[in-house]
Amino acid sequence: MSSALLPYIDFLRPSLPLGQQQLPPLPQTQGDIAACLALAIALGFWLRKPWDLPDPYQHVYYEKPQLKNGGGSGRTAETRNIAKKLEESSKDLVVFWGSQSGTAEEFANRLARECYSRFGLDSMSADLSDYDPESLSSIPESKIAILILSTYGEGDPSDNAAGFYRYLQHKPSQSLANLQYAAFGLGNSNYQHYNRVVDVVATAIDGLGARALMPVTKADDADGNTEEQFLAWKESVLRLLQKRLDLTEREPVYEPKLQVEEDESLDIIDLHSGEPVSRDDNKSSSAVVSAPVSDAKELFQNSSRNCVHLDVDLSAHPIISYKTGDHIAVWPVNPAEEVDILLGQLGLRDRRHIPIGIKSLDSTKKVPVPTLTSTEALFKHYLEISAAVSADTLASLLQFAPSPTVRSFLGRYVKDRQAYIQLAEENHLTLGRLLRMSAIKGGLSEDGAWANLPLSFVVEVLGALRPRLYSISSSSMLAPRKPAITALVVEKPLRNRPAESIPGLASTYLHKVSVSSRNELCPSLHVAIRKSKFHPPVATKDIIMIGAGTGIAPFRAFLLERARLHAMSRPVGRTILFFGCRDPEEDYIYREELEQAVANLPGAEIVAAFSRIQYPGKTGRGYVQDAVAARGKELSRMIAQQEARVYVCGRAAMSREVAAVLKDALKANEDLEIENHAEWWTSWRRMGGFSEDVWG
Ligand SMILES: Cc1cc2nc3c(=O)[nH]c(=O)nc-3n(C[C@H](O)[C@H](O)[C@H](O)COP(=O)(O)O)c2cc1C
Repeated sequence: MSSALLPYIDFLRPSLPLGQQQLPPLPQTQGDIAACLALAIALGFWLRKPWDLPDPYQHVYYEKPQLKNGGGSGRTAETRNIAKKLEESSKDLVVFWGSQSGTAEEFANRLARECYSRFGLDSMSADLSDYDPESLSSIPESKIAILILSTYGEGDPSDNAAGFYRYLQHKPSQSLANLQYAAFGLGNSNYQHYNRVVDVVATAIDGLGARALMPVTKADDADGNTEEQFLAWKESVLRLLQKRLDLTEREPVYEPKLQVEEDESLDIIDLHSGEPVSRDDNKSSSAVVSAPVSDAKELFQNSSRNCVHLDVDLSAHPIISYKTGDHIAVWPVNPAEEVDILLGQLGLRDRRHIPIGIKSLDSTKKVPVPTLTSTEALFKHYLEISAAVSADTLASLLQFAPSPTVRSFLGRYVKDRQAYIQLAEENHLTLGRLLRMSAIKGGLSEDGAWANLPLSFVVEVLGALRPRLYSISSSSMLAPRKPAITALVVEKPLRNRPAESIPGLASTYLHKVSVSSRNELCPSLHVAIRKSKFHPPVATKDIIMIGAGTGIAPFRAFLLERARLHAMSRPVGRTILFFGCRDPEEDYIYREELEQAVANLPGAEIVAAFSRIQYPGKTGRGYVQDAVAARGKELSRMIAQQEARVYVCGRAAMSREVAAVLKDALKANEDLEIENHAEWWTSWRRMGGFSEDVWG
């Protein structure tokens, strides 16, 4: 074993459950040593490309015996045949979800839960990757399938829907004539391929004979109304099912699908106490590891806002690598205050460390979090307790209201949608805070007002904490073991209470970690590397990079890398970076470093646009797309005649405007002799001329 791995193994040992520490015995004799040497040489050849292989130590760290039996990720479905699963579990309806960041998954769970609680219709939600797509053809006519699908990347399916999507694109021969379905798409019209996945899927299954029970409905996140659109669609689906299946609506009834039990006999050392269990089985993600933050700094000056830079040290994980332009997933930790409020309301403050086991009572329901654990770890590390409570969850709390006054307080927001919206805009409406607010309104000010709310209900409605993705801001050539994160610390002001705001969970956590690191407390993060398609072109190509705010993150890496290649006497093409921020004195991040790189790289320049600076002779604002427009003629020539590649990073709306500006510039430049601009643009994009790394 290489000595470089030894500190890592030492680091792992304390976290192993007792009885799991089975390191191999050391070689005793010369024969043993020779055999080990021969084995090591053979392994050396086999492992010529260690970065292509899974981390061999990963399972040692994360696999706990409880996980094998349905706990934790709960990844294994007993059968991959959905028709069989519906039959065995006596379900009448399946809500399939394809989700990248959790919204579609949450919606599917909510719809399936409500079908049962309001109408007694036995329903299940299903991860598309858990079932063979061929098995859809055996779903009998008496059952109904619902599809909730988000679009990601550049019009791509989520990772968990990719297999199903590929299957449909290969034009299968199966008939879906028995399949009755309804579909809901999640997308954002700022993206070029708006809600493409649900459209492609619906067209494909219609082509195979499936029957749509209602028109495909789409939610547009660009308006920020996805939740509202889902609620409206959900009501129409429920009404349709009620009519079609002759269902009677009833007062919502909660039937637990999970069982959460305290077990004081368990040893604390056996518990999951914070390490995440990645549910991402896909090849585009590395294992999740705990990695120290080796350096951290504040990037804003003279500002009330914060933006942090953190270097994550992967030296202890030699198998994990990244490429310039990749993403890093970070598992945040819920704030202690939020954990404490929820524990208090549930009357669990004194029992927070007692071991709990969670098991599924329904073969279609996965345990969404690691088990065994403790209530404190559950709230701190494994559940989305800091997110706003949905109107559906608020409604389902009524049945557990500890007093008639509390019930009528909550009931008002169930009956009056506008009142709920106002409540959510004026308050940080986490579950814990909502419980506390309602208890106080009902005159129940002591802890434990909601002690009768089952913990299984809390686990079911909150859902598992998801990692947050950041574009890596370091170059894998310059810092191969230290991917960097650049994070703007997000705060959403409350309506009518401007002095108060809702802190962004992950960015506030990263800010805290950066402060600890600057105070030399050596904090660690749980991270994984996610492959992206946003990699720089070969250095000889001309590149036009366009980023606003923290959208500059990957371009810092691209630019520093090109400057280094030039210093190594490699040929480097023209390099232009357009950067937009508010004010050079406030949020022009990495300025010195970038200006220095440009000074050392012939043919490189930075074009900065400041939105809060009054430009002489202009009417105020200067956004990055305005700066691009001002250089339109030159850029269109670089793109069409010199094959320059364009890269955009930042908000999707900004990227859409940049694309519009470039299209206009290409049209306006008569020297280019492009005949059909729309066709030219599409094929140029398809060939990788315009790459995006955008969000929201
Ligand atoms: C990186 C990224 C890429 C996206 N790409 C698209 C896209 O190509 N087309 C689209 O309509 N929506 C796109 N969206 C919007 C998502 O579909 C939308 O936010 C959705 O609500 C996410 O659902 P999910 O959490 O279930 O994955 C994208 C969002 C992100 C963050």
